[in-house]
Amino acid sequence: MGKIIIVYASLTGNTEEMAELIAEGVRSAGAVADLKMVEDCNAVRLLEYDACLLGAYTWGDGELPDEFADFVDEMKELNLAGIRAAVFGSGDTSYRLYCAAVDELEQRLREFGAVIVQPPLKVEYGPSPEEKVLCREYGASFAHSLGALHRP
Ligand SMILES: Cc1cc2nc3c(=O)[nH]c(=O)nc-3n(C[C@H](O)[C@H](O)[C@H](O)COP(=O)(O)O)c2cc1C
Repeated sequence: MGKIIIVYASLTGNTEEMAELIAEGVRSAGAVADLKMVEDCNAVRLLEYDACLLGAYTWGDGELPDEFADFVDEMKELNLAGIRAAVFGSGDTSYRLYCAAVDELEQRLREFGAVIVQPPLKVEYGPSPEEKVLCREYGASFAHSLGALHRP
């Protein structure tokens, strides 16, 4: 079913919690999930995997966290054509642009040639018990969608 890299930015732990739950879901579906904080990961690592999940909290006025700037610049230089991807993250609905960083990541991935295989997963603050289930299901369905692609 493949090897999936999950790269995320998280300041206060909410997106990190989502990333860990999504990784659990990926593993429950029988795939490999490697979790990396974006500040510790060069985008060239994406090329070692069958698919990627990128996650970010939203900062400023609907902005991508600064920690993602170098990673996005590095992604520009890569050939991501056809790589399977999806995005997730935490935000706060009291801000004008709820989870805008998640949408920006998805847009960037599309620009760089990735194929988005499922809609973004957005959570306000940390995941509630119901949202924890959704996070695990998100990882599992992502892994299953890759498996389906490889079936004859
Ligand atoms: C200065 C500041 C600006 C923020 N701007 C936004 C925003 O524009 N949109 C949004 O949805 N959330 C915004 N947030 C909320 C964070 O994204 C939210 O608290 C999130 O849960 C943090 O995730 P983390 O625990 O992974 O760091 C902002 C938070 C701070 C402190």
